[in-house]
Amino acid sequence: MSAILHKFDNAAALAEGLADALSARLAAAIAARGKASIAVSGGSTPKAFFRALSGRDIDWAKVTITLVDERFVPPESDRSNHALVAANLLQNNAAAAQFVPLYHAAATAEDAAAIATEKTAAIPAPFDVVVLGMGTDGHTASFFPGGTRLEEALDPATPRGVITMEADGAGETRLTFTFSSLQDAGYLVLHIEGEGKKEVLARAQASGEEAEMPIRAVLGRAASPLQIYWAP
Ligand SMILES: O=C1O[C@H](COP(=O)(O)O)[C@@H](O)[C@H](O)[C@H]1O
Repeated sequence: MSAILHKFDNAAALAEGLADALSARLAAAIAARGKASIAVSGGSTPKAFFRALSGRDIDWAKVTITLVDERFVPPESDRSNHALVAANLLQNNAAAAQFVPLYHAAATAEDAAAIATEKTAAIPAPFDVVVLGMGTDGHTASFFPGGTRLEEALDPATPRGVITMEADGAGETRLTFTFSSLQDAGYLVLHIEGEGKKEVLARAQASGEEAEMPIRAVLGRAASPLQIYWAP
């Protein structure tokens, strides 16, 4: 696996540059196959990029959007990644896109993950675009250090789909696509901002265990080159 660094002067320039790159990828997929797919992350980082992407002029009715990971909370929760995407990405031109949520109002998170696996299986694999984030603990998606199902989530033999994850740093039970679902995206992005996360990434790129910093699985084993988008 190789990593390619795309460095920007500030967060606003990154948001526009990433929106340009991804809208071009989605448009190319639509031109080639008549449809396109993108899985995005939650957290605090992607809001400006979501707003920029939502205004890009592509045939959004042919785009399916889903999440890399989600909390087991309903979309009414301010902790919901679905809510973040609805408020910032499924707006403007992108309001025409189809959104496939990971959260489902099931009795257990395991039941919700099973439903999410079934519903997202309708999206052709691999995803055209995957946008990962990274926490300062080195987690990506909901691959948390110490996560209850971390080994299973990172195992390349674990099939594509959504599984649950619990971890001390995670808050709510999480729903996350497995590593095998994400690592072969047509365009695999890691979107991080700030000097702190740059230092975390440098530590992850040094040798060490995947279990300590799960982003290492993507850095070390993803089939697709990792496109790192960073701004101070
Ligand atoms: O827990 C999560 O955090 C990461 C990073 O979030 P940020 O607030 O530091 O941007 C995110 O990639 C992931 O989707 C989310 O569930």
